[in-house]
Amino acid sequence: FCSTPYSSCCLSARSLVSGASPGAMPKNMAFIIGAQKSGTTFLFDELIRRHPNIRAQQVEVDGKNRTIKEPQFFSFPARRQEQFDEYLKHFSRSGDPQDESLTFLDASPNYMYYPSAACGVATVFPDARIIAVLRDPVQRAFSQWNMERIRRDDKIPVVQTEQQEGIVSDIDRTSRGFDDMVARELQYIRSKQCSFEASASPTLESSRKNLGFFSGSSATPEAKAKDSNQELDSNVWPSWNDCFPCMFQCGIFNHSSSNDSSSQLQHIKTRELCARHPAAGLVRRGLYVHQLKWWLQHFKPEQLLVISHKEMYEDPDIIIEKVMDFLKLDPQKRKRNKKVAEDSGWSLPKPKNLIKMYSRVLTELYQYYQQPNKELYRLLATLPNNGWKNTFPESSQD
Ligand SMILES: Nc1ncnc2c1ncn2[C@@H]1O[C@H](COP(=O)(O)OS(=O)(=O)O)[C@@H](OP(=O)(O)O)[C@H]1O
Repeated sequence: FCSTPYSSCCLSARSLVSGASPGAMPKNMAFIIGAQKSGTTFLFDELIRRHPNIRAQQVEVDGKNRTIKEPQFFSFPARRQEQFDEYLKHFSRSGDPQDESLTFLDASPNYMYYPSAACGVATVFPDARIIAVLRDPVQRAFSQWNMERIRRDDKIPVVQTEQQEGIVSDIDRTSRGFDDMVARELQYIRSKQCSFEASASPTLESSRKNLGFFSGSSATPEAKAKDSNQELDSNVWPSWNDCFPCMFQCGIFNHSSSNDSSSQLQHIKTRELCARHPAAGLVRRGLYVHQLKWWLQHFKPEQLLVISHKEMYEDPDIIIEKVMDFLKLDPQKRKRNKKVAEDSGWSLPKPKNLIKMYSRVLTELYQYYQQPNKELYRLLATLPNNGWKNTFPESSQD
């Protein structure tokens, strides 16, 4: 897997496993990989609260133990051994990693979006169970933008690590309008033939050439024939990793101790890419089908559970039970009929006039996502653990 020029990046996790002390590697790992702003905090909180065998990282802050939802270790492939040892150590503070009855949970919603995370997790924890919560991508984008707007308005600094890693570009920090950010991002991904739109109708070959990262790859004759028939088969699209390797390239070579000139060259190329890269990904984070296909290149379908944000919102008990079944958590120990904790999850206020103000771009986004959503439903229908039969709304009125 990971047969791209960036495979060294994907596989950089391999040595971590041999470097780690065998007793420190958890027997059971589970990941909530996203999507960001889809209720991942709520799901994490409830799982921890409702089952004693779900364990998360614990760190000591001011003499008190704090549970960490988002370790983010696999968000960046600058994976040095001491960082990995620390990642494991924080899990072992909550339980014996060798205890087979325990499942250790990392709920970092960026993972679904960053191609390198799939590679890293698969390399280090090939038997992991993966959970994705999916929300109407338009509402998701708006929620993300709203969060970033409030952070800026409140002058809450952008998460420090993101700044250090160069993930947050100047564009993100200076541009405040939802419409402006969406327009910039659409322009960027269209210029890369990575908007995954029918109108772009790329052949795999032309997409890859356009991306500028590849040599020698070409579409199969079958794929080309399909493409010329305008048939929307996602085989003609580049993979998520082909399109957005920059997502995990930004900043990583800053940590590299390597002196070899090829990695320094890559570093320079990467920095150029990142400078032009509107990184918040309001639009891209909603292209779930392409992200999940990438994850499914690394994990067997039975290792993935996809759940609906809407169903989780409407009937949390059923969904949490479904997740606990998937994680094979002892039914005897489940705390059933427990009321959802009032402080579970979190929400930020969205003034109504903003939704009205951005109604045009919201409509545009609903149209934009129609095709990828259809592809998503087709993909979900093939999954053994598709916990979900709904469809997303197709307009703000739905
Ligand atoms: N029970 C339940 N079910 C479904 N959704 C819920 C639930 N509780 C909270 N929320 C909504 O989830 C949004 C925050 O998502 P995340 O926790 O994934 O955010 S984050 O990625 O960790 O920042 C956030 O969405 P917005 O309010 O639109 O911003 C929360 O309202």
